[in-house]
Amino acid sequence: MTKFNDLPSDDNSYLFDPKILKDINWENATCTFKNNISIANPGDSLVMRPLRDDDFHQDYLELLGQLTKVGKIEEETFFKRFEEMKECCGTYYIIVIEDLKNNRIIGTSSLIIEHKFIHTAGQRGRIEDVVVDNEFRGKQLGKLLVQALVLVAKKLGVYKISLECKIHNIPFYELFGFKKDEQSFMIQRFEEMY
Ligand SMILES: CC(=O)SCCNC(=O)CCNC(=O)[C@H](O)C(C)(C)COP(=O)(O)OP(=O)(O)OC[C@H]1O[C@@H](n2cnc3c(N)ncnc32)[C@H](O)[C@@H]1OP(=O)(O)O
Repeated sequence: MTKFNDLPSDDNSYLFDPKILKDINWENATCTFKNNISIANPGDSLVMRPLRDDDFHQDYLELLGQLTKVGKIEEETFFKRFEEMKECCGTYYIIVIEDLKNNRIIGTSSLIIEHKFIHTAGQRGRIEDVVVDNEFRGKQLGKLLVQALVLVAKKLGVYKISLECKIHNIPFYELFGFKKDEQSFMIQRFEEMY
């Protein structure tokens, strides 16, 4: 059982160095946490960490299935995508909360960093794929997952961070300082391809 503070920095199976999570400055957090919940202590037998290359076996994709269509993905495909993300060093920050009692991923959130020429070769962040398992909702875990990545993005020096969400989730994201923008968001779906 690996506790948050013991997550090894030299373990190559993580998508990114766990030290990035340990170094977050929580003084910059915009939301408050009840019941002494923290990144080092998300709850009994729960640990927050970067996605790992064997999380295919910890029901990571099943959890994403509570957010949207995932499709049929074999282990080989999962591993290949994981490796591709890892090679794009400094771009993908996917974090999970694992329930160590059942070896199941019960929460996840992703930060993607876009590397630009504009804004003095700046970077912008996007928060994606936030989901907490049905049975664990309302326990401050969604807040922990999003707050952690907002603070990682800030530390990385992004000039802005954005996300898309359903209207009923707007009050949730406002907790972290997100505001509804005046700009129109445009989309074209190609889902019939899948
Ligand atoms: C960018 C994207 O990925 S958008 C997709 C977001 N994901 C989903 O819609 C998937 C289904 N929903 C979920 O997985 C969860 O309900 C989440 C991720 C939205 C929230 O996670 P939870 O762990 O349940 O929330 P958590 O307990 O941390 O915090 C909830 C807090 O936000 C507030 N809140 C406001 N709006 C909402 C909302 N729509 N849903 C949940 N909480 C909300 C609650 O009142 C609570 O405040 P409090 O702590 O002061 O009491």
